[in-house]
Amino acid sequence: MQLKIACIQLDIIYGNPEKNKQNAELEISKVVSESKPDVIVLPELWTTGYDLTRLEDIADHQGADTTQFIGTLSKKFSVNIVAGSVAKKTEKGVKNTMLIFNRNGEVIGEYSKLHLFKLMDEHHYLIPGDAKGLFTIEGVPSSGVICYDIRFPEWIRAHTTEGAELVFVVAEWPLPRLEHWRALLISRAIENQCYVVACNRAGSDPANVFAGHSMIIDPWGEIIAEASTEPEVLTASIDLDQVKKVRKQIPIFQDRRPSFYQ
Ligand SMILES: NC(=O)CCC(=O)C(=O)O
Repeated sequence: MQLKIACIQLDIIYGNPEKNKQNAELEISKVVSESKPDVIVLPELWTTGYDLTRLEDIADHQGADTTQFIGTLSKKFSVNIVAGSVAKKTEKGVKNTMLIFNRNGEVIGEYSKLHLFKLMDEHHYLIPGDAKGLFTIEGVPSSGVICYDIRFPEWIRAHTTEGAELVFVVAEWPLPRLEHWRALLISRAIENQCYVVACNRAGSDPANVFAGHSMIIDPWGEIIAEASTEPEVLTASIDLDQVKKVRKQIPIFQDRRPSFYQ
């Protein structure tokens, strides 16, 4: 089974959800008409950026605005959208939350970032999620994780041992750690024998320059496509049969000895 993926590596405008939504809509409609992807992916916190001190004003109450906005676009263009993440205001606090939509505009998955990144002050303004990000997209068992989460191999493994064959990573990963980004993503793909589709942002904010370099990596660890540091749309077709082939050739999921790992 083949899926055509498009990662929209946006330059996010700091603290301006309306402008970011306009830009996202423009890019989504362009990539749909030019490439007809099956799945579109957006970056982390794509509506607000890391304008954390203003979340009280700009976070999305219960994710309602994003659900309405992306739900309408995914239905209009009949495309699945892994809608990066947004600052979702809940009764307990604001979460960094990924929402996933199918071609009918329905929410088919939700995941809130489990590991908050202290170096970018997330722990002062956000509360962590408490559940896995498993969902099925076009019949493919998949998962979603957010940026810093990729430094925790056991977290990705917790998803692949439950069947995920396609792991979506959405990020605002800064340029000084570009080589960590690349090495961690390739490692997660090799060790889990899964596709990794990683959508980072481009551009900068008052505190960081971001790395871009969105990547699509196959279950053997080969990079199928990699973006530059500039805003761009990265597209590639992936063949999900490869997951079974690699898992058959080197059967790590059968050979694991989890009783020794604690
Ligand atoms: N937004 C993030 O979680 C950034 C994570 C990061 O930069 C890292 O080095 O880890």
